[in-house]
Formats: sequence, structure tokens, C-alpha cells
Amino acid sequence: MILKAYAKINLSLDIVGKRDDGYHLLEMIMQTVELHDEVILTERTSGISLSCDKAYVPVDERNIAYKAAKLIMEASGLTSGIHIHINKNIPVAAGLAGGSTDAAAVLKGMNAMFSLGLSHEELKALGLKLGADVPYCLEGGTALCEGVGERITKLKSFGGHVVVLVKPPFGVSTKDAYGAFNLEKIKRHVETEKLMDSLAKDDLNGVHYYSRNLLENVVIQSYPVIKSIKQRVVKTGARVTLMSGSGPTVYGIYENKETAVRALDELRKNGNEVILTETV
Ligand SMILES: C[C@](O)(CO)[C@H](O)COP(=O)(O)OP(=O)(O)OC[C@H]1O[C@@H](n2ccc(N)nc2=O)[C@H](O)[C@@H]1O
Ligand SMILES: Nc1ncnc2c1ncn2[C@@H]1O[C@H](COP(=O)(O)OP(=O)(O)OP(=O)(O)O)[C@@H](O)[C@H]1O
Repeated sequence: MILKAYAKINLSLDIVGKRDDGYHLLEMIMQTVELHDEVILTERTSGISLSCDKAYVPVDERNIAYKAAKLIMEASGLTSGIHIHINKNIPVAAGLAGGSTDAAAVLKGMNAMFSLGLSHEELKALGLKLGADVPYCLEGGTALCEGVGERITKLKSFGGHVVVLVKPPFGVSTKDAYGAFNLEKIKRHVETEKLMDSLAKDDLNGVHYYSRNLLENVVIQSYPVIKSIKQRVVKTGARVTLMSGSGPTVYGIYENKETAVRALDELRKNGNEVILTETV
């Protein structure tokens, strides 16, 4: 079974509280982009094995796709085994939910492949055990995500917009990004309702005005280059520019493909990985 595991960008990320276990309560708008990993599932007699076309991705129990297979096997009592192969196209530790989306694909794929009969809600509950972004990855599209990310409200699709992703040559740990954040210092939160209105009207001026990510400033403190990448993305004509998730990927949303294509060479300087994609 071959599955497409799509990346996401954050059109916003607001932090509204903190749980006793250290997890942050969020209000964020997530958007799927066309960029995806390919996850190939093959039945084997027993056990779990994993391979990946990129050497820097772990292929043992540390891989979240491996953990997803283990979890769904335990939850369903499945005795057959599985081989997972990942063709990795999504940059790693990038704020694009690369690992979470592979895990979501394994949960969804194995449920279908072995007719395990788990409901969508049951899959989401299993996904949440693996990571806060997994329930959204099972859903996809344009969505408001609350709680730690698991309370999902589907929104009118903001699909069809041209996006350029700019990933500088380093990763950011999600844990460190949240760890550096101080809620008491925040004076102005994201105007999520207004952003949702702008998205529903496909109003790029409004999206530009209201899209915000509260992790952006804390991550820029450690990696100031993210700020200059944002400025460069704006200069190439992007209508909306923001850091995705816990970073370091910065994205630009462009009015049309021609402007985006012209931006690619300029943004590729300084060792950045640059990917042309679109919202879906
Ligand atoms: C930054 C985002 O990608 C935005 O969508 C997510 O909030 C992160 O989701 P994720 O990578 O699936 O996160 P997890 O793997 O569950 O958690 C990694 C670490 O991030 C922090 N974390 C994560 C989610 C959340 N709502 N609050 C947090 O404080 C915790 O310290 C946790 O140990
Ligand atoms: N299937 C996987 N794909 C990519 N990275 C994985 C995978 N499984 C485990 N990892 C490890 O997880 C870490 C985070 O990578 P990932 O790409 O999931 O981060 P991210 O894009 O920032 O995710 P998020 O946006 O959900 O925080 C990396 O250090 C990587 O080695």
C-alpha cells in the first residue's frame, strides 16, 4: 500500500495557556501543502521493520512511524508484521510535521490494510499518544486546532495558493522552542477569528495582516537568520510570510506561480533548501 503523507504549515500559532505537564494550550490554524513523503507499507510475517531513502532519518524504534505501527498493533491485537519504507521529501526538524504525518499515514494505512475497524476518533486518540500534531495530520486540510493541537475544527479550504518553503540548513527542536517561550511576556495574542474571516474570503491582505506565530520571536532569538530570511521572502514578492510551527522553515504565499518561481534562486542562497508547493 502506497500512501502520501502531506506536510503542513501554520497559518497561525497562538499560545493561550500551559498544562501542568508542561504542554502548551494552543489556538492555531493549520494548512496542508502538496509536499509529501511517500510511505509504503508491505505485510510481513511478524514484527516491524523500517527503511528510508535518507540516511539521516532513524530507522529503528526512534522513528515515529515505527512507534505508530507498534501502537496500532498493540491496540488492535494484530499479529501480522509490517515493513514501512519512507521516501522522505519533507525536511526534518523543520516545523512541517514531517514525522507526525508519516505516523498518521501508518495508522490510517494499517487500519485499512488489515481491516482493523478502528474509527476515525480511535485513530486520532492513538495519534495523540504519539505526538500533538498527529491528530491534525490524520485530518488534513485547513483547520483550527486547539487544546494541545487535538481539538480540530475543519474550515473552508484555503487550497490552491502557491507556497515557497525556505528551510535553513539547521533544525529546531520543538521542545526547545516551547521551552524558551514565556506566556507572561505576551501582550498581544493572535486575532484568530479575523484570520479565519480573511481565509474564508481568500483575502490575502487580511491573511498577511492577521497571520502570526507566537513561537517566531523566541526562535528568532536563537536563530536571527530566520528574520533575514523572512525579509528576503517579502522582497521576492510574497503576499504572506511566516515561520511554520516551531521552525525554522519560513514560507511565503505568492499571488501567482510566476512570481514564486522567480523567487526560488534568490532564496536558495546561504544553503537554504527551497521547495515550491501549494496549499491543498
Ligand atoms: C509546533 C507544532 O508543530 C505546531 O503545530 C506542534 O505544536 C508540535 O507538535 P509535535 O511536534 O507533534 O509535538 P510533540 O512531539 O507532541 O511534543 C514535542 C515537545 O513540544 C512541546 N509541546 C508540544 C505541543 C504543545 N501543544 N505544547 C508543547 O509544549 C513539549 O515540550 C513536547 O515535549
Ligand atoms: N518519520 C520521521 N521523519 C522525520 N523525522 C523523524 C521521523 N521519526 C523520527 N524522527 C526524528 O524526529 C525529529 C523531529 O523531526 P520532524 O521532521 O518530525 O520535526 P518537525 O517537522 O519539526 O515536526 P513538528 O512540526 O510536528 O514539530 C528529528 O530529530 C528526527 O530524527
